[in-house]
Amino acid sequence: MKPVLTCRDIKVDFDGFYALKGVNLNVFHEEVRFLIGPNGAGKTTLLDVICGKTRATNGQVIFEGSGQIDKMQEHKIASAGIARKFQAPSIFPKLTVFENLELSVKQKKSVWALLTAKLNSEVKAKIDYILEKINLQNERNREAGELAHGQKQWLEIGMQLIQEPNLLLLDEPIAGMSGVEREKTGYLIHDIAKECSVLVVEHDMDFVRNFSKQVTVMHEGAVLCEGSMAEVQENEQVVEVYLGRGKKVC
Ligand SMILES: Nc1ncnc2c1ncn2[C@@H]1O[C@H](COP(=O)(O)OP(=O)(O)OP(=O)(O)O)[C@@H](O)[C@H]1O
Repeated sequence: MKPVLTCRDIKVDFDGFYALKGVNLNVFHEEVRFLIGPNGAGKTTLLDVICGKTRATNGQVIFEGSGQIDKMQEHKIASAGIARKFQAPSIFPKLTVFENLELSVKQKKSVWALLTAKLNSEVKAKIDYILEKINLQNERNREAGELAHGQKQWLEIGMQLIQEPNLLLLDEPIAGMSGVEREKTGYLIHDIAKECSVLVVEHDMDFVRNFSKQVTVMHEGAVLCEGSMAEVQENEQVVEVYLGRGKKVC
């Protein structure tokens, strides 16, 4: 199977400190890949390199359909089909849920196309589709600022999905969520993966255990191991890394 994303020997040097020391990673179609590892392992830095926020000192990022993307500007990488949901909120609280999604629809190049009713109905259908996916169809006319915490997070995910990415990067998507919201988010992520691969950085091991198939463990700027959660939990190095820092992986 051909990967949708390949990271090859990625190194990042922050003024002499190597946050990434040669990371290799493949993410495949229809995959939800979890990226775990203790604080400072380099998980966020890797997402930053993939979306173009941070430049790799060495290595290549290859994205299906676009070739090598690590020299491309951030907005070009986004246009190529890599979406990133940051932890910091990006919704417009005074606009409705519908309006937030409308603003996020990819701007079409042709002004004429923008003016046609056909496009408007297409856009509406697309927003309806996303609203259903993120389970906010009954909140479409509510101001986004009034939504519950979990619903705001789903709206933000929807604002990324509406741009039809091929890869979605999520950084701790369930932070601050209730148990029910966490579970819904887990199912949402798997639903998204039917159309768009998902790479998730997550610290919550219960969540990873419940919703992961393939997990990549990072430590000190490198990939320690990959496998199912059951497999990585058995890995002695992984146990040592987590227990050595007073954290449990199981
Ligand atoms: N801009 C920067 N300049 C210097 N060092 C940095 C910079 N960004 C990150 N680092 C360092 O790089 C290392 C990796 O950080 P990173 O945030 O990628 O880890 P992480 O695995 O995402 O950690 P956490 O789980 O705590 O978010 C850390 O030691 C961090 O202090």
